[in-house]
Formats: sequence, C-alpha cells, structure tokens
Amino acid sequence: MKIAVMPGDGIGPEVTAQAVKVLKAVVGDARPLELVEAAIGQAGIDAAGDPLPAATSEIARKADAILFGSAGMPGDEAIPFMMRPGASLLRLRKELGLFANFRPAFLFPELIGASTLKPEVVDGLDLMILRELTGDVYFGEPRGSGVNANGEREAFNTMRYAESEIERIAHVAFRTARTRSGKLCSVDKANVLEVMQLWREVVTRVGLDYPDVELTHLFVDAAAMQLMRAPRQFDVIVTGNIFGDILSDAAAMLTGSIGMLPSASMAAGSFGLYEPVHGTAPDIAGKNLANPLASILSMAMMLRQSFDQAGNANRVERAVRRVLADGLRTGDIFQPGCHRVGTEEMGDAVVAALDAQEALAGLRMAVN
Ligand SMILES: NC(=O)c1ccc[n+]([C@@H]2O[C@H](COP(=O)([O-])OP(=O)(O)OC[C@H]3O[C@@H](n4cnc5c(N)ncnc54)[C@H](O)[C@@H]3O)[C@@H](O)[C@H]2O)c1
Ligand SMILES: CC(C)[C@H](C(=O)O)[C@@H](O)C(=O)O
Ligand SMILES: [Mg+2]
Repeated sequence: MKIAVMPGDGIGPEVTAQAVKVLKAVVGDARPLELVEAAIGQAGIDAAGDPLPAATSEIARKADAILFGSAGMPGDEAIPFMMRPGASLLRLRKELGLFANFRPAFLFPELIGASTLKPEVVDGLDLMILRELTGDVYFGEPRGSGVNANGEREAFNTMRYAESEIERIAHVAFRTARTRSGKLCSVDKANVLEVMQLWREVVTRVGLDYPDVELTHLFVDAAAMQLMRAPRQFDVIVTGNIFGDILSDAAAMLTGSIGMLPSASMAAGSFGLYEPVHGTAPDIAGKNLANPLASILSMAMMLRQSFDQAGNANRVERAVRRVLADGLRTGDIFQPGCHRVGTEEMGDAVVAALDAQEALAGLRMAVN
C-alpha cells in the first residue's frame, strides 16, 4: 500500500496525523504500508518555491492513493492564481484527472442534536453528493482580469463543460445510484446557462442507458432550498464543480459540522485522493482544536475505494461511531453532557476503539 501523504497548511497537518495514526493501527502488520510524505501548499513554496512542487507530483503519480490535509491561507487571493497555496490542490486534481468527487453526507445518530436541522428532518440522513471536479468555472478558459473599454477594471471566468466531461461524470453518477437506492438527482442551472442546458441534455441522454435509475432534475437554487427543507428526499446528487463545492459545505451542517465530512476524488480506476471537505481553518490552526474525524473517515474511504479493504474501512467507521457514542466531542460538535477532547485525543480514542474491537474479536474466537 503506497500512500502519498500531503498534510498541507493550517489544520491539515494536525488532522492528517490522526488519520495516519488510525491507518497504521487498522492495517497493522497485515499489509506492508509505505507512507511517503510530500510538501504541498505553503510547505511546497517553502521547500521548492512552488505550492505544487514537481517532486510532489512525481510522488503522487507513483502512489496508489493520496491522503491530503488541506491547503490555502487567508490572503491567498492576492497571489497569482497558479502560485497560490490553495491552487496546488486544483492543479493536482487536474494533473491526476481526478474528475469524480464523492462527498457523502452521513449523519451519525449520536450527532442528531448537533445538526442544524430538527431531528425528525435529518434522522437517518445518508446522501452522496457527486461533484464533477476538473471542469466548470474552476478551469474554463478564458479567465483573467484587465481594464475594459471604459477604462474600468474587470475580471472574468468561464463556465465551460465539454459533452464528454458531462458524460463521464453522469455514468459514474448512474452507476453510484445503482449501488444505493436507485435515485439520482442532477442539479444544474439550465434555466439560465447554456452550459447547464448541455449538462441537463447529456445527463438525460446518458440516463437512457440506466432505465432502472430514477432520474430527476433540480435547479441549484431550488436544490439548496430542498436540501435545507427535506434532505432525506435525496440519495445521490450529481452536479458541476462550483455547485458541488457550495452544496457540500451546506450539507456538512446537516451532519453536525464541516469537521465530519470526508471525500474521495477518483480518476478512472482505483487511484484516488482522499481529503476532508473542510479547509485549513486558520482560526483554530495549531491549537489542537480541529475535529480529525473527516480526515479519519476520508482515510476509511481510501481503504475501501483504493485498496479494496471494505472490512478495515467498516472497522474504522465503527470505531468513529464508538467514540461518538462514548460522548467524546471536539468543540465543533460539542453538546452539553459530552466530554470535550482535542484533535490528538480524538485520534487516540479512535485507535483505542479499534483495539477494543480487536480484543472483543479475540475473545469471541477464544470462546468459540
Ligand atoms: N481542500 C482544501 O484544501 C480546502 C477546502 C476548503 C478551503 N480551503 C482553504 O482553507 C482556507 C480557509 O477557508 P475557510 O475559512 O473558508 O473554510 P474552512 O473550512 O477552513 O473553515 C470554515 C470554518 O469551519 C471551521 N472548521 C473547518 N474545519 C474544521 C474542523 N476539522 N474542525 C473544527 N472546525 C473546523 C473553521 O474553524 C472555520 O470556522 C482558505 O484559504 C481556503 O481556500 C482549502
Ligand atoms: C480550496 C478550494 C480550491 C477547494 C475547492 O473550491 O474545490 C475547496 O473549497 C474544496 O471544497 O475542496
Ligand atoms: Mg469547498
């Protein structure tokens, strides 16, 4: 198992360290684990004068999977786009062709009181946002800024999708819906944007190959409203890059905190980049306050999707559920009556819960 570890900026190194700790505990001696750390974001600038150093891209290409923390800091916007610490992630996604971004919004029953919605509205929430990740206004050309004919400063980006890009994410979406409830909602803005008219047309056409999947369409503004009103009406949502970015942060709050939302960014095969949906959280960085569970749960997605280790992934998810059931909470998911812990203590508790699972399994074997 060759894994590139890219901690990045802000809370990235803090939460990634916990995911690595849990990874080592769950894999144990069963499989050789090769972890190669690579500099990205500000660390890349410090090491090689580039937020995505060539050496980091090389490590990424040779790995089976990437465990990513987060990148970018306040003030980034003043730096030219390609040199921003935060842009390192966009460049990496594009370089590696990571077009399919899975962002599951799953509510652990123990956190029902931490959700921003009423318990009866979110109870049992388990939805999958599939975000297209290498197209759209993030990468569309032309982009830039300058002075217009009136002598006024202006800036512009281009929302752009090629038919083939929509087709390939649509196929992933329909296949994903098949493995879940068979319901797929495509989110666009076809009432206003040509590019989204194409999106709707192509998704609808691809859908003819999947007659067993029930396809619906929503405009993104209505989708945002429905997500807050009655989120359980959704199972799989497929959408473009920018709408997916926004809807997934919103969905995070239904699960209690942005610190709970993992993600997997996949290319065509089993290679993937796994990262929490949250950013570098400069306001709490370096204080042992960050919730590491999104990072730990991203690592579980890595075990399942890149290494075919569903058993180990389930064990990690069960261990997370155990620590929540035991009342352990970082500040972002704190509820009265619970026990407040820091980033490291939360990671240690997940490892202890894994050990307890193992001890119990050993005991069962001995009894039988
Ligand atoms: N994948 C990434 O690398 C990624 C994702 C989003 C934002 N960013 C970058 O991060 C920087 C900060 O962005 P932002 O402030 O808009 O978003 P953010 O997600 O970093 O923080 C938003 C809020 O959520 C809180 N938060 C985030 N993660 C948390 C965690 N694990 N535990 C507890 N609280 C948590 C923060 O303290 C903050 O109050 C920016 O430079 C942005 O570009 C990077
Ligand atoms: C940091 C930023 C470039 C990134 C994005 O916009 O894709 C982030 O917000 C995310 O959700 O992964
Ligand atoms: Mg985002």
